[in-house]
Amino acid sequence: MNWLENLRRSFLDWGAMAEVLPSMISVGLKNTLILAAASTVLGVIIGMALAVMGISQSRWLRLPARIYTDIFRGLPAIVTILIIGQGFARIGREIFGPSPFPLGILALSLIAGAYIGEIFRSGIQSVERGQMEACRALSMSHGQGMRLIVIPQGVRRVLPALVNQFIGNVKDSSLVYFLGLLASEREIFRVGQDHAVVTGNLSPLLLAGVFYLVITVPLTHFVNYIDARLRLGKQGRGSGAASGLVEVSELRAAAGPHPTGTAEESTPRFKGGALNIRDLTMAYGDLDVLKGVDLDIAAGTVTCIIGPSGSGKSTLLRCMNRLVEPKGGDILLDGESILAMKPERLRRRVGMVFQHFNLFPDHTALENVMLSLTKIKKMPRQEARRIAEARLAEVGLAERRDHRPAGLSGGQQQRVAIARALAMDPEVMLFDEVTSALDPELVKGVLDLMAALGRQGMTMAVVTHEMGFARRVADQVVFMDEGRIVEAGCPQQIFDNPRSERLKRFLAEVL
Ligand SMILES: Nc1ncnc2c1ncn2[C@@H]1O[C@H](COP(=O)(O)OP(=O)(O)OP(=O)(O)O)[C@@H](O)[C@H]1O
Repeated sequence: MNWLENLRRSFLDWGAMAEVLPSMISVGLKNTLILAAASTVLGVIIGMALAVMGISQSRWLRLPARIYTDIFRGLPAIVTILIIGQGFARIGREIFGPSPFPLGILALSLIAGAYIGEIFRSGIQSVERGQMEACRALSMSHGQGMRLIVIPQGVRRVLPALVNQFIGNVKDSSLVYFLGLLASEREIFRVGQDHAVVTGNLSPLLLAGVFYLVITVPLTHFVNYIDARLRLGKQGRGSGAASGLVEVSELRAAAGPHPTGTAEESTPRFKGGALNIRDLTMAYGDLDVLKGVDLDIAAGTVTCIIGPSGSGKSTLLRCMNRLVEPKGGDILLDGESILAMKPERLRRRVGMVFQHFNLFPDHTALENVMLSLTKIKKMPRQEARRIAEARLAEVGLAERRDHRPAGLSGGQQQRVAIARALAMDPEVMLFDEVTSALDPELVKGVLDLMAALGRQGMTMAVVTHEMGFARRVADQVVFMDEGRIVEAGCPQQIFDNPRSERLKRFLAEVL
């Protein structure tokens, strides 16, 4: 067992460790943390600039970002450290004095920037397109949507990867000693190595290893905890999402504009606007999707748009709030062309609810509803909160206002999305297959809520596959096929006396 004894003497010499411990803490640990923290902060700044350049529309911004990233990610860290530390030594001395410490930080930052830029870019690009659509539908500009929702969400998603980068910097800081650090500037590894050389014993290096682990391991776990907390909010995973059937009975019990059809509910509450669509055309590139659509939607009425997949229903709806721009024709809102309006102003008057809810996942239900009131309408927080609470109460979610979307069922999320759109006080509401992604038992709650809005005088355009809803609630049903309106009329006419062959065939398939 001689070799075991040898190992113990080389690596587990407690005396040698005790001797190095004070300078390991006061010099090594301090300098390693300064090197790693400073280069991570600078790297984050460089990385954010690279990410914004990398997703820019302009080639002239994307190209330099790409070249930078390829170079600093491709070179071994030690090569960059030597090139910067020694190549710029003279300029470094003039600016920073004799110490190579600042150039070491600069070199580590340049390397970290390349990685962090890629981390941010993929984080931002991983945010679903629907998030930006929801921002625009809530009348935010592209810049506001990026600043308020997309970039923070992207950054939050990559938080664990950023911490990995910090850990990488902690480890890479051990290379800076190549530049010839002064004794007071030595980092953990160099302190350990110095003592190992003096004592002829590797125990100080083992202690250095332990120090690295003490920094990196708890940090990883702490960040995973923070990440889960940010993602799910205080309630934790799924705590608000009860069984669908529980939710159905809750909805029944909840007081609010549910399908009670009371006298109060039937009195018009909204000032619905009228839409007149004239010879509307729209194309995605070469693909003509709308081929001359004419449609009148009277104020305070519900129009259901039905038709086979790909017939252009969603596109027609998206033209009404200019999430997509028509190619030709016009849409009038209360007699005024929407094409002449600023899109952000139009979207204050025309709200939209999407198939996949598109709630902002890092915000509670209440914050989702409040956001555009405070940021777009510039309301004081108190007033915005009062309105948001009232809208949430109306959709039966007063109790769930502090839950994040991940803690709500699909039906609840969709009702928050409706409350969020209603909070802007729109004159028209657009619903794009809003129940298609819901579990069957949750569909009715959302449809009943929409029916109640219709009874209260909201002008609504509803793309739906729910034929029962269209028959029961619509004032007008529009059947589209291949980019055209084939037939329009009251529900009885469309469902009981279809005239065109195409509508007959469609109804035979879906009813
Ligand atoms: N962003 C897009 N880029 C290119 N083509 C698109 C885009 N969005 C839709 N399309 C195409 O436009 C046509 C109409 O799509 P649209 O979503 O309006 O139809 P839809 O009637 O709503 O169908 P669905 O019920 O399947 O959503 C389809 O052929 C679709 O593939």
